[in-house]
Amino acid sequence: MNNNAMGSAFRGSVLLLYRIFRYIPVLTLIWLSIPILLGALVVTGYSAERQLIDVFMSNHSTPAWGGLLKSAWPFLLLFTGTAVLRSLLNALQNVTDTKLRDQASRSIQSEVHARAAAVPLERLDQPEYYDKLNRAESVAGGDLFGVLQNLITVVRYLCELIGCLTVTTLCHPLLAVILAIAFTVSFAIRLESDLVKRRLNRDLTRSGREADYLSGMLRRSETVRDMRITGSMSYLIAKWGSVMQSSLGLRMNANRREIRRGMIVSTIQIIGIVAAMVWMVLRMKAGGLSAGSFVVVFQAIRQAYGLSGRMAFPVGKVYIQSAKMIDLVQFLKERPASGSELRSNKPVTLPKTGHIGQIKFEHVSYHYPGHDKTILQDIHLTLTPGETVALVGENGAGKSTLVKLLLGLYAPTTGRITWDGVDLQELDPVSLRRAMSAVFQDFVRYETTLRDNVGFGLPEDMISDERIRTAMQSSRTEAIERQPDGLDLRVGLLAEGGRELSGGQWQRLAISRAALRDAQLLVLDEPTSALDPHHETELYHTFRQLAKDRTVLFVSHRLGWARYADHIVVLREGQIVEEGTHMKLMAANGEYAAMFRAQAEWYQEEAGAS
Ligand SMILES: Nc1ncnc2c1ncn2[C@@H]1O[C@H](COP(=O)(O)OP(=O)(O)OP(=O)(O)O)[C@@H](O)[C@H]1O
Repeated sequence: MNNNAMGSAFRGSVLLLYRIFRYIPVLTLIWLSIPILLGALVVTGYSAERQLIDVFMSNHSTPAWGGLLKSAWPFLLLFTGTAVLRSLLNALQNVTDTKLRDQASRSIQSEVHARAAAVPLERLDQPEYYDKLNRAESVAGGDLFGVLQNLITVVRYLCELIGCLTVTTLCHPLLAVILAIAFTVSFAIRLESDLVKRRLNRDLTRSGREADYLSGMLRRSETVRDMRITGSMSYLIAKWGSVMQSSLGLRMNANRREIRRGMIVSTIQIIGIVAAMVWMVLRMKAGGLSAGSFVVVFQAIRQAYGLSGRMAFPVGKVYIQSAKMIDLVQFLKERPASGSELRSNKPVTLPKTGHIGQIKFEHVSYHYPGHDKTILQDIHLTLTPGETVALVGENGAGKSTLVKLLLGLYAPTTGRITWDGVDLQELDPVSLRRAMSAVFQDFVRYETTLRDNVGFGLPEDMISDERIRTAMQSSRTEAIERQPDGLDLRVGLLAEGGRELSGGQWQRLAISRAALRDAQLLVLDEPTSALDPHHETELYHTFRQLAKDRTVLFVSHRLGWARYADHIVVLREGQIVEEGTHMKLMAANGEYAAMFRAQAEWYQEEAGAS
């Protein structure tokens, strides 16, 4: 293990602990001070023991108990007090461990969620950021428990070691130096051996999987039949044997290495302890060391040796987990990149009701961060209040990207989108969200209750069941509710007894969610992709109802529906190539007319054939 790696493990631990301290300062301080106190108790325990031994040794020839007790009682009290306090602190350590891990995990997870909610969507769509988010989420949600457990164990062992070193220093600093050298060398060997063992286990798991696979092949009747025909049975048995042999070889090598290292560690420790004993015996003979000191130093050295073995495991774990800790802390430190951030300090609020705004794209271009390709180029488009606009074009033309810009989820790379003349980025985000409603082709399935599935459309309001039912009627989902649980019906398979819905039913719930919002702008991006033709037709009539008092932009590959729009916009390779009414575009005989005829012919041919 190199110094850099150890340094980064240390840095990761400190950064993580500092984060946790900021969330729950008092609990963190208590949690960290318990091992320190336990370390201090090592010193008081050994000191009391040393004094007791010395008192007994100096009084062992006196038969009177009274005199012995008189000189021993303060040390006896200190000795038992230390033992009682130690067990109390151990119990407290267990309680604070659980509490801290719980609270730290909850606080960090909430922060990870808050970061994910605040980050501009362009950033979230980048695979590298998405990976970071997933890793942070998995550490905060699960691994953090183990990380903190290992950290506190390391701190605790370190404090105990400091206690042992203090006891030997109090006797003589030279003894502490001997102990420190013997400890460091044996700990380093054990740690290295622990890391080698982990790597070996990883390799063995891999070859174990291969051996399992091969032995499975040799047992399954269909593979045995095939191998008998091809005569490959003996080849496979030999292959399985060689995999097993190489695993055994690896294991035997590891055992030999472990035995060699164990012997080196034992030799170093024996040399250390013998050197310390010789020195102590000489000092005792010269009258410079008491019997009590001899006994406790001997015990402290043995305890430190024990720690050198036990400490290797948690330190090895902290070392391995350091990369995860650093990832998590860096994720939490990262400021959301600018993008859909507000530019203005005084955002403009949109009027709540009674007015439908005019939306304009002015020279809008866009490319995804980290990608060179320009997806939208110099878009000029006006959405007149109350108009229904159909956006059509081939796959990959940029329709969904334009929709995301319109909804303020992405910010244009150049140009601007205005709402009644005000740049979207200067509008108050809350009032902007209120003015918009959307249904996407990749609609969300909330595996909770029916009420939530629709009510999440307006989470900040207290929505009455009546309004939820009305919204469900508009998407023809009211039948799902006719169950004993009504709106409390659990949908999806997450909850036991939950009712799974079809793709179309989920999509219709997403439409109810959008219908719940009394928004000025309704955006429908392939809103019927999961529906059967019957429900699709019904829903297009619903959309026409919904379109009455608002501006609607809908994206659809079904051009039969586009013909009913007030305005049709044709997008090709990120540019608007045609726009106008159905009649006008058909008369122009351009791209739209070609696409429309291609679809119409398909249906006519089918109708003719049947
Ligand atoms: N998150 C992203 N990062 C990088 N490129 C993207 C991203 N999302 C979409 N693109 C690219 O942008 C282009 C336009 O995609 P978009 O989804 O807007 O097209 P579309 O017209 O809606 O297509 P479809 O009809 O298939 O839904 C495509 O080339 C696509 O590969």
